[in-house]
Amino acid sequence: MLLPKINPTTTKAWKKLTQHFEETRNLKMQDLFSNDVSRASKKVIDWEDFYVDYSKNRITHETLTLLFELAEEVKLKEAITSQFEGETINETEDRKVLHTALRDFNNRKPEVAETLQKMKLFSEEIIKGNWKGHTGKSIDTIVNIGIGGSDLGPDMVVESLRYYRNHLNVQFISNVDGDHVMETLKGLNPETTLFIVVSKTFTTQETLTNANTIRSWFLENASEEAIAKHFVAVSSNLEAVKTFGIDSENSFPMWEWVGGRFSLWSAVGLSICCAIGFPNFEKLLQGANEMDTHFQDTPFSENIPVVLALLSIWYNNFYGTETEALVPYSQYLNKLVAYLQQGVMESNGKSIDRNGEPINYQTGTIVWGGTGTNAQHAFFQLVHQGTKLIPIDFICFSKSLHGKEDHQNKLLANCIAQTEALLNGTYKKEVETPFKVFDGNKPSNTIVIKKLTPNSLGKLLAMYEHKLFCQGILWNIFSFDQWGVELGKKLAKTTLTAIETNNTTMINNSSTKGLLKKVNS
Ligand SMILES: O=P(O)(O)OC[C@H]1O[C@H](O)[C@H](O)[C@@H](O)[C@@H]1O
Repeated sequence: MLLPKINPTTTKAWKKLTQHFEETRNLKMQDLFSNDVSRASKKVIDWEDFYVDYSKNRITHETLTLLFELAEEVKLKEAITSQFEGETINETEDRKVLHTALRDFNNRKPEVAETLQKMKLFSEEIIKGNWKGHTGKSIDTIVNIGIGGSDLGPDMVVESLRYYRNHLNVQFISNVDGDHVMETLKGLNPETTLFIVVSKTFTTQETLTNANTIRSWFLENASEEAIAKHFVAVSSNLEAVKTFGIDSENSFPMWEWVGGRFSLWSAVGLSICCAIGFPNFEKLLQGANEMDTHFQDTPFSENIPVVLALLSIWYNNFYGTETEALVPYSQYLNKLVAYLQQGVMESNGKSIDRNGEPINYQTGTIVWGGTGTNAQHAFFQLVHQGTKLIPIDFICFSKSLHGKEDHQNKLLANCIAQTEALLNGTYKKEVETPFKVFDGNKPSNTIVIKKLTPNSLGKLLAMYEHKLFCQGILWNIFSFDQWGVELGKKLAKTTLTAIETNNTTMINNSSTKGLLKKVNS
């Protein structure tokens, strides 16, 4: 079945939610907690090594009931089945959406199994030092050249799982900023460096420009034949890879049914395999697969991604909040926000519904944030005392990796204290000056994970993938295309010609003309 095409605002549940919102908008969470001592235990999902406390939200039992009704009415369950069964749910690109198949150990597609095996062998050769560069030296540095989904996922995972890394130095070049490229190359020895050019389409301007620059830099001291020992590629466009000069031995496929922002589980994760070893990469896939099973098989009331998605809809569409923050209390996760910004905002930043009609309600949330406790010393003032309502996901780990318990206790204390401070504020307390009043009543979810491992990271990432999927279904939008990035790419071509030829006659806009004259002067 293709996806249902139901405008959520026409459902019975939406109408009931609208009325329910009017009736409950002035409730204070502080009172909800004091009136019900067992509130927390009713709003917790305790699953494997995840403990998700969503009790600190502006919801009652009825709110949840109505949100679940909404999910039923828009046929969320059927939509989940359509995705996992490989229906062509990315209708505007006529593609299936099967990143979950990349981590399905029970029904592994032959092409996935074959590619994983190739990744395993390749990464083992590199890690063991058996893969030699053109002067006979082992590889000690990997550089991933890619952008967007071909960069953010691997970069984030390599950073998040730094504790599990081996001796290899792994770098990422994404921006077409030549200064960054040259700064990165500055410290590298071409004899011991391997470049992985990652691009699903293999047409992306930034990636091809960077790859060409780096190839020329490499060829300053090496011959064409040496390329085979220092350049590999990951792409679904293997013809273009060949034209670039990388032969099929050195290329790893990916497929149309894997969206760029969901591709770290594919050969796009080759730099991850090199950095943490294939067995750890498999554990990452395994964790994601466990979350996939949880998502498919668990009733909505206990289903982590579904509950998180519905809460987000409640704030976005009824309270009118525009953003949500993510605050992981682990410095390892400092690239998580940037990664999820692509996932969430590229997927759900849409204003045309699945019937092709303009939308008259809010869709995609703005995702932002940073790691705690740093964030507390940066933007928390606004969250506590500003005029905007910002729901937050707090993410923390019960155990540290290096066993520095004194630090971990402080980290956890800060995380948990913030959730309570946001909830309670100075409600019903004497405060000497209005400047020190905290209203409280600020919503948050707290996700406590036992320990940061490849498995738990896999679960966490899959959790957010499924959350954004549910939101897209509820908003009646197509989450798996990204037409919104095309116009800028097209205009950049004309603008580049104007800069290169120092000729602005083909530019109509007076501001753009002025800017071009300035940069060319
Ligand atoms: O992997 P590539 O084909 O080079 O694409 C890289 C990126 O390009 C565009 O920005 C798309 O919007 C992203 O979704 C994609 O991840």
